Amino acid sequence: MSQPLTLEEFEHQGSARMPPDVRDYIGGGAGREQTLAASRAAFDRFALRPRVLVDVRAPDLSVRLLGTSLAAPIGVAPMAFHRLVHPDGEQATARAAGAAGALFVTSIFASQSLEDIAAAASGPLWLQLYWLRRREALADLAQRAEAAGYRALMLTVDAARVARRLRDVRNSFSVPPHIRAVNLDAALPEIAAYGAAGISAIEAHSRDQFDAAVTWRDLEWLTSRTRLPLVLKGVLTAQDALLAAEHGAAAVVVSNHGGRQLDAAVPGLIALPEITDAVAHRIPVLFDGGVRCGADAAKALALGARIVLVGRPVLWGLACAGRDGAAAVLKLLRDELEEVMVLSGRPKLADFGRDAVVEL
Ligand SMILES: Cc1cc2nc3c(=O)[nH]c(=O)nc-3n(C[C@H](O)[C@H](O)[C@H](O)COP(=O)(O)O)c2cc1C
Ligand SMILES: O=C(O)C(=O)c1ccccc1
Repeated sequence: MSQPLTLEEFEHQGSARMPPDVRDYIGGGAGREQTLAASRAAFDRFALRPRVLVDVRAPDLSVRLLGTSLAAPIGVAPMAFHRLVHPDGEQATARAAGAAGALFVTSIFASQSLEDIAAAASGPLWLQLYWLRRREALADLAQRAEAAGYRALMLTVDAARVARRLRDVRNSFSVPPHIRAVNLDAALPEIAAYGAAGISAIEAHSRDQFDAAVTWRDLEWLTSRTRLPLVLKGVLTAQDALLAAEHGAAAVVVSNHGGRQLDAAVPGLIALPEITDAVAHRIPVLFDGGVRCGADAAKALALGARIVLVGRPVLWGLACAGRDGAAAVLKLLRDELEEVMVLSGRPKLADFGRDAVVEL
């Protein structure tokens, strides 16, 4: 097979290597998958406005975020169980992120220990958390993350429980027993324990284990147990972005969870301007959902995102060729963004303001 030249080609080649139920779990969304489709389509509503006769010999993609330097405004979104697609798992993707100068966000449902991932990584790491009913598990993870050199915690707030994902229901999807959320303490039941015909084990597990009662007032409990900055992932309104800043969040991620949570939720790209207008002068705003080329990334940056996170494409690359495949995906996205900067006469990330895009 020829070397993929686009992220879509990585999708074709990577997905072809996955068992059908894993392909569906990764590629799918919630409900009727309206948000999954609309979030991709939203990029087509914007076009880039190139400037000309600018010295673009030295495009600069570097960025600082919460005190960390990144070589490119790109990160790997937190995703559960990388070993579903390759035995080298998160260690391989974390190495790939480091090679690309990108941020890596480890999921609370990682299939390797956060310490082992840190030992393999060569770049900055953050740890993503879901609010579990067993709060002490969160405090324990926060301590371990600090000790292992993680630089921030990212609390995902769009999942009081995992949504009904029809592909997973049809496939009775569960995680195979040899792939486990090894960072969760032994007192918590495995996702595989919830496997049964006609249900998604991930959804069933979350109904039992996630805390659906958490509110803004609880954030203080978490921030008081760690020195790490707390980033909130899954904010889609200016109101909540303001509440996040008021409650001490160090950043927010504008995200609809890749169309995997509230179906019919607003595409992140459409929500981004109101959120950056409300809070970008106080805290950095990150973006994820449907970024599939450098121009997509540029549009999100122009609408106010400091960096973009990319999810599924990294798993497609990992499925294709392990670490090298994931690294190739991130390098391709980085190189495409650099080309956009050169050809649009915007050699600095600061050149990507609202005037860099026009709404069609
Ligand atoms: C297979 C898979 C697993 C995911 N697991 C998590 C997770 O554990 N925690 C989380 O906050 N988000 C999770 N997400 C959502 C991603 O962090 C991200 O929001 C989304 O994938 C971005 O969209 P993209 O895949 O179109 O780039 C997951 C997404 C996928 C595809
Ligand atoms: O699949 C997901 O999107 C996700 O966020 C998740 C939630 C719980 C367990 C595993 C993954």
